[in-house]
Amino acid sequence: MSAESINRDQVENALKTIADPETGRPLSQLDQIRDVSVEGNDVDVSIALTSYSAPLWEDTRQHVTEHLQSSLPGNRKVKVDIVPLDRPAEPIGGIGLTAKSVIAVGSGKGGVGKSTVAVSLACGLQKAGCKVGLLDADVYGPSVPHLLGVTERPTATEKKLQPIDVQGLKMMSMGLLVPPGEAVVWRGPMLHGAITQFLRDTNWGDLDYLIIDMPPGTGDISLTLSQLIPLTGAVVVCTPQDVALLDAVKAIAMFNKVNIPILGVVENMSYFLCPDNGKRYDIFGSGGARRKAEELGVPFLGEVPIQIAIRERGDAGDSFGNFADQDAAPHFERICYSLTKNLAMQKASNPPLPSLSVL
Ligand SMILES: Nc1ncnc2c1ncn2[C@@H]1O[C@H](COP(=O)(O)OP(=O)(O)OP(=O)(O)O)[C@@H](O)[C@H]1O
Repeated sequence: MSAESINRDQVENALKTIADPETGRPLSQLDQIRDVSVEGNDVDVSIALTSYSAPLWEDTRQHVTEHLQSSLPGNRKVKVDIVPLDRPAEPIGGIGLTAKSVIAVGSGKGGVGKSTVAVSLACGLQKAGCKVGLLDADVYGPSVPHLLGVTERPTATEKKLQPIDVQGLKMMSMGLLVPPGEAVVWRGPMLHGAITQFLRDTNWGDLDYLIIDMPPGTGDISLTLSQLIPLTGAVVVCTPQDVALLDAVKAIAMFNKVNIPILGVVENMSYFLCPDNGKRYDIFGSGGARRKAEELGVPFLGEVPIQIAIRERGDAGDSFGNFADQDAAPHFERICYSLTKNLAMQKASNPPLPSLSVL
């Protein structure tokens, strides 16, 4: 029996409720529905999406496919293609920085894996197809160059520092300007000046995300940052034991104090799967950060187990390698995905937009 015939208008109508994951606005309003064709039972659609939402492209493709299948009459064969759309970032904060989202990664105390998570977020978003910068603002212990295996000093051109390119990721760190092993004593105004310079005088180019690895605990840099640029928000990294969670709560309170929204909590060193017998050991307890996040009403972005290979790759400067390892990659990918998905949902639910069916 032949299916009831439909036309392009019906397909375009059905697409009106679909939001762009970057802006939260209807794809149809932003001219992001590129091709719609109906031939017999086949419905082919192509949608243009920006690199900002690259981790969500597959999600969007699936969502649009299912949405069309359920809202069009008959049992249609729907094919959705995603094509890239270039929409450059706008300058923010009056300091010449062009980035769509600026995300601080902080922790209540040192040694919980904050830099590992910040670097992994940057690498993961970069690998997914986003344009990413990574600023190591942990001036007391800049470990980002070590985690990315960078030793060269940045060059300067036209009064701008050229960030180091690591597989397309743009990185800048105080650790690149100070000889290794040399201690830097920072006073408040110097710190303020250094961060301002790193943001303003680095040739970041057009970024989807600038990830900032914050120093642990202190409020100084958060305050400086919140005064300089509108931060999208902060990710707080912690380990599962009670005493570490107390520090995480303090970090959340500190970000709240300077009006930086909390985008989520990441639990690092969640458990250890013994490679010899496959047994799981909850070395620092289990699930504490997830429970704390729920209690505080902030999103939980994911957990990362203790893996010897994660430490080894960190020491070898091969943080990108975690994404080629089937044991490590899913954890870091999940965190990148949750973060971008939460950002997309926030955008879509923000008034004055009509509520749309996102993802
Ligand atoms: N999930 C993990 N499994 C194994 N090792 C890890 C894990 N997360 C972090 N590490 C290791 O722990 C050490 C500390 O990590 P990292 O430098 O990221 O912590 P941090 O919180 O940024 O510390 P600091 O604030 O002192 O810079 C590093 O050697 C890192 O490779």
